[in-house]
Amino acid sequence: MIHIQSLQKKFQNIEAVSSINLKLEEGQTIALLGPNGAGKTTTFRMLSGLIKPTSGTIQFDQVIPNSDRRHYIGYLPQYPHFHGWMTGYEFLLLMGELSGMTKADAKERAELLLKKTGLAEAKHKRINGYSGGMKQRLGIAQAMIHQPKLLILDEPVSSLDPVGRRDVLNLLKTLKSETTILFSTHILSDAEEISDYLVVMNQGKIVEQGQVHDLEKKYQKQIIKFGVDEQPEDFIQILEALPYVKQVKQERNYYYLETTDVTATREAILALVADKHLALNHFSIEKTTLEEMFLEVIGFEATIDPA
Ligand SMILES: Nc1ncnc2c1ncn2[C@@H]1O[C@H](COP(=O)(O)OP(=O)(O)OP(=O)(O)O)[C@@H](O)[C@H]1O
Repeated sequence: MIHIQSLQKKFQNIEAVSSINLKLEEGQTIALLGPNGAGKTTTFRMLSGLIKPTSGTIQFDQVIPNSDRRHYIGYLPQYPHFHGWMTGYEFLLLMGELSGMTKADAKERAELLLKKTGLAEAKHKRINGYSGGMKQRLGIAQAMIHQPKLLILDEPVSSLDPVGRRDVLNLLKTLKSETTILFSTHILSDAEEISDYLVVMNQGKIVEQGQVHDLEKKYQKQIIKFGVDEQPEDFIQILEALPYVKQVKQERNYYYLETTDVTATREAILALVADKHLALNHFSIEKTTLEEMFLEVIGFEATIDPA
């Protein structure tokens, strides 16, 4: 659908996006993940034609008349601007007409989208009176008014309270079958919940990408966590020497063993505990989540240690 090659954007001496390559397939829901300043907004602004790349190309699989991407793309910026004195319905009509629709078509589409976004009852209320979640849903309706092939949403849920966030996430799930969605977030669980494909950016570069289930497989580690009341001498070295154990970490009285064979390591730990007459106060088998993958690929180091 869209093929991005060696795309770069510099602002004076800041390289906001540095030579990224990416293919977006039709029908996908793609999450662009990254910490603050990763280059997500800059990438979106280049894709939607709001700013020009310093170098590189963005190829669309369709010929876009007069290079006008507005018919092809619906865009919701991170901080959308609404005319607060207008009603939701009036605003959508205006946006529809501005995007070249006839008044009748804009009316029909506005009605449909107001229903879809759960705003039908509030359609004649002024936008100033809308909650944050309602405004965001109106923003999505506005971006969908002209039935774009690609919907780009910049951090659609990050400023919302839990209720608003849930509504918008549910709305995105219902829109998945209608259009290709590309959205940014720094919340991994949101990305996992609604997207099929993840792209992780950090410092202007794409540092990882793939189908959600492939990344889960790639990064999933098997961890055994256990706790004992007393720590025998050289215990960490003893644990590190157990077969299949790749890594041992200790946090207070808990030990975390990354292993390639959970059954064998579990047996070995239990034998060790019995042999050394230790009192076991915790034992569990855990799997790492994509959260750890995210932290690993962006090279995150905690500034504040919770211990
Ligand atoms: N117009 C601009 N002029 C100068 N620097 C800019 C401009 N826009 C973005 N930048 C810089 O480019 C880098 C990437 O910014 P961008 O807004 O694309 O990141 P982001 O991933 O969207 O971050 P956030 O999650 O905070 O929105 C940052 O260092 C930012 O300060």
